[in-house]
Amino acid sequence: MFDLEKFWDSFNAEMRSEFNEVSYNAWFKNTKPVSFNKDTHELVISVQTPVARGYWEQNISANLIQSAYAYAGIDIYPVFVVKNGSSSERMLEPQQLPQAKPEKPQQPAREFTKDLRLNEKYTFDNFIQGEGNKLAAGAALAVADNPGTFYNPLFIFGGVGLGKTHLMQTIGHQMLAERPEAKVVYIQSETFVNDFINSIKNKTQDKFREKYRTADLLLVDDIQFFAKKEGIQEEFFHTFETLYNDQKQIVMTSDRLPTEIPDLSERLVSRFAWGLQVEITPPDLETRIAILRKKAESEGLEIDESTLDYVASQVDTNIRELEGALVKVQAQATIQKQDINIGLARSALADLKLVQKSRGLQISKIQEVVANYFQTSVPDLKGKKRVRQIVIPRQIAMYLSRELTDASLPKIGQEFGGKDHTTVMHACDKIARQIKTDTEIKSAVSDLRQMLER
Ligand SMILES: Nc1ncnc2c1ncn2[C@@H]1O[C@H](COP(=O)(O)OP(=O)(O)OP(=O)(O)O)[C@@H](O)[C@H]1O
Repeated sequence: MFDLEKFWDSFNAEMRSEFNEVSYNAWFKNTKPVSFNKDTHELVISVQTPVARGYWEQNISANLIQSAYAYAGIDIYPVFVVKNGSSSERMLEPQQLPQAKPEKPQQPAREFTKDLRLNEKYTFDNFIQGEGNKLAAGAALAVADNPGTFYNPLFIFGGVGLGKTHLMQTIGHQMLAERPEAKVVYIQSETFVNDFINSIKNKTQDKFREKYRTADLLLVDDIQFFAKKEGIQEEFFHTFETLYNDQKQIVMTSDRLPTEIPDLSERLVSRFAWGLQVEITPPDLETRIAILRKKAESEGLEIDESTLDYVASQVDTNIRELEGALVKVQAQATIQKQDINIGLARSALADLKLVQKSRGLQISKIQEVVANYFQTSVPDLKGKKRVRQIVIPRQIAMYLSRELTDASLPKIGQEFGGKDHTTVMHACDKIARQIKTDTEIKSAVSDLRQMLER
């Protein structure tokens, strides 16, 4: 008699020693045997996500079959069902069958990894999983376990500050942990653009190609910046082809699907769909609390549950802003030499409420304040002049209109002299990016915000 439960326990014990803890937890913890048909020998197994099903079919089934044979001398036929599989999951199934696992040639250590700048905090252990990101997290793990074969390319998309970069970098960390000599290249898409332009200027295209086309793992962040850049897309296409044909893993992030990136060439759109496209959606309250708890722990902060709950309920979309809220509370506690509690959190985060209030702002008001600040005029902001002194204020005004009002992209375009919504989108993306890298833009935006929220 085949005792399913006992067999499952023994199989799990066997697998626990083969997989590292992160992988074991991801693939085995929520996977349960459902039934065994003694006539057909079908063993039905319930897994949590389509990604897990794919992973089991590709990577674990063979072990399971062997194990059952060793355990009870029988041939079994595993059948996987996805528990709670909902049709609303915005994940596209891989459009290609996974290929055979490639040989892993030993490579000498390269200079390249030296200037690699993966954020050391962006590890899997620091990544909290919840409803909004669990498919993406599963896919990242699958890719980390089987780079170049399983989901290639992996395309992670979703809104601002939802953990796309963090998750993408976990794959780099995992690969380096297993193969320290591996060549992992992490870049923001703008770096690719700049490197490419410089390589043409300096006649160093060979070096450029060597840099990108010999990676074992290429991580490209915010690929939506390739929009409308034909030459760059052409170059990236060849990089992609080379890596893909060599079965090297490519991972990309974007704030939208490839089909929604303006003027992305057809061949890139189709190639980006060869692997898996998976979305990260905003975290629910429970996940936000868990993220804050983890962050508080790592900073050695003592915060009670009700305060964590309060802070998490104040920021409901962007995790970067959520972390910022905790930093504010922490700063207030330090300044006032007080322990952190709800009262203190409430006063520290009072200005977040202002942001909510400012949603009643008019775009015309934003244009007026921005024009004043940069000593230009509202008609210029609405006009077509392409000089830098006007383009930057115009883009900042569009960005602030997007951030501080509920107006849609087309509506904002209309208010700026009838511009197309893609122009607004580009402006918002550009300013959002520059805020991170350009201190002048950052402080201008922050001054203007304060003026508008007063
Ligand atoms: N699930 C998570 N668990 C823990 N921290 C997270 C999680 N998701 C995001 N974060 C943290 O939130 C911050 C923002 O994440 P990240 O930069 O990866 O977002 P993003 O989606 O790439 O943003 P952008 O669209 O601006 O590029 C980071 O500090 C990251 O560590």
